[in-house]
Amino acid sequence: MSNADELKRQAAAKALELVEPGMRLGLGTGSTATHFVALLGERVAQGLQVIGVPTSERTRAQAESLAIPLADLDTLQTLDLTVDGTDEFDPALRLIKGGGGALLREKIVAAASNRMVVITDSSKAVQTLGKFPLPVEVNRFGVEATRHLIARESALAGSSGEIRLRKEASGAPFVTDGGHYIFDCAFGIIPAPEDLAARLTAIPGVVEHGLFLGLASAVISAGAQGVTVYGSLV
Ligand SMILES: O=C(CO)[C@H](O)[C@H](O)COP(=O)(O)O
Repeated sequence: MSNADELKRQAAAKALELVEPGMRLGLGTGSTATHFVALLGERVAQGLQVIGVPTSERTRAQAESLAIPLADLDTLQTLDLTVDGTDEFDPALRLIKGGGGALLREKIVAAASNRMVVITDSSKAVQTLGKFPLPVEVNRFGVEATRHLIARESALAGSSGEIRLRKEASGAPFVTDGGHYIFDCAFGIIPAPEDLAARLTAIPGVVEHGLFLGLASAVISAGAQGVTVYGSLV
């Protein structure tokens, strides 16, 4: 296991301590969340009873392979805890997510949860969001008009930069689990995340954006100095 992977696993192990029998859990997406699901699978194999809601088809496949009982939000409606990774977090626990393309379901699941705990290695900590290109999920209809509006509204919020359509290695556009495209917005710095979020949400072609504001109650960050918890785990 690489050093970065080892740190991700340490953060995942710390989050696993929050899991109690009977909990309804949101299961995140990405290489860090994969560690959490793997560790949860070990506990389930030992008899822990929980029910999970996956945030992507990828996570669903992993959870099913580990025999973790799954449900959907139509059945459960609210969850006790969601554990997910992040692409960036700032000192106010604001996040950029969506590097793995699952931001829409991740945000729906996080919003349905009493607590969202983020697990990460310390390389994702930033003072100001925006170094990681902001993913914006868009409807395929009118995609170039939507790109134009994203550029205009982002500039009004003080953010500008290249807005790239995410592509597969084959060159075909990346398509999300929900059947949408993603624009990766290389803003470099996002001086007003709340303003930008409101402006993006108001664009009809924008399905959801990767700014997770006021959703994370804690960030568990593993680094060379050990595991640091920002926010509250209770
Ligand atoms: O938002 C995400 C997927 O949409 C992931 O949580 C984010 O990209 C972090 O991934 P990783 O743990 O692989 O670094």
